[in-house]
Amino acid sequence: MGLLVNGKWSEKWYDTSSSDGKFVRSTAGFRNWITRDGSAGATGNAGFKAESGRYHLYVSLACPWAHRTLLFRKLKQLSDHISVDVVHPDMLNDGWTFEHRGPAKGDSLFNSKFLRDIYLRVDDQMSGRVTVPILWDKHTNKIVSNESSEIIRMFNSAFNDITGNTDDYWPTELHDDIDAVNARIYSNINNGVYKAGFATTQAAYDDAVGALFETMDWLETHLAENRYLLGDRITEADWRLFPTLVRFDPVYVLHFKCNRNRVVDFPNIWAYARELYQWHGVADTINLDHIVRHYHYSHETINPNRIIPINPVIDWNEPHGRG
Ligand SMILES: N[C@@H](CCC(=O)N[C@@H](CS)C(=O)NCC(=O)O)C(=O)O
Repeated sequence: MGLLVNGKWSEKWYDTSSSDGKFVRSTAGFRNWITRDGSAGATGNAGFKAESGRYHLYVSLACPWAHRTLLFRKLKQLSDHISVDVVHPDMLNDGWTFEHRGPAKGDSLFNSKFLRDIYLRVDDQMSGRVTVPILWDKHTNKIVSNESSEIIRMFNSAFNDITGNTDDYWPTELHDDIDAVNARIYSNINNGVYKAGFATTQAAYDDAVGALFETMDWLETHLAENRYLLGDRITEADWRLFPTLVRFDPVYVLHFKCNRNRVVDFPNIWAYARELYQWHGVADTINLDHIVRHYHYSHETINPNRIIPINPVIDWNEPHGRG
């Protein structure tokens, strides 16, 4: 674990000393947008036109944020148009690496050793965290974006003319409602599990785990009446929640001490999660070996002996009975 400081790698764990033991996620630095015609998007520079074969994703199969981008690549039939490389699940002193393990087969573009080498290609004096996902432009050799919430919005529509897939997970009339539910779920669930797991004071943990299960209780009630977060239409908000639900019982319950209940203990959340899992192509985006290995092996402060627990037995293919 570490970060780049003026182009040099510095080994450091997250610093919670200046935030009362609370984990604070830093903001992503590359915020350009791929658009249909190459015009500028909501932030960043113009020049990233949607084209088949031009873009590449660097992901970790363990990472819930990177998982969103793989989900949208599948849902929007982009697999033949956007290539992918997977990093090794162990994130140790050198951060993410291109060592091999199962679907992690190295960096197919540059044969780099470390993920930081990709960032250093665009800025050899870069300072900041070396995170996945990265959306890379093979034409200009630039990073388009390293912010998953924006990458999925590009994937939702920018390539529609190329794929012919016009499914819309970010419909205009639901923008405000989706943003509102995303904000709650991001803070209390997606990032909430990290806030609980990386807390270094009892108070910070109590706050995070309290908000997490309060929101899980709300979700359980909400999903009794609604098939999806926004009613009967599946949207981006559902696909942003799903990666956290996948990791909840195998990792967050034990490793991040999110153990008041498991997902399988909430009948509505569990059936909803299975419905999403059983969606065409979604199971292919999940690799439990990388997920379970990454967290338990990488986070030395939480699990110093790096013992990998057995997996709970979970039948994701059990019929979901919804709709
Ligand atoms: N804002 C980013 C966050 C990505 C992120 O935090 N990724 C984690 C993996 S789950 C990472 O690469 N962490 C390495 C680090 O913080 O040094 C996004 O959503 O795309």
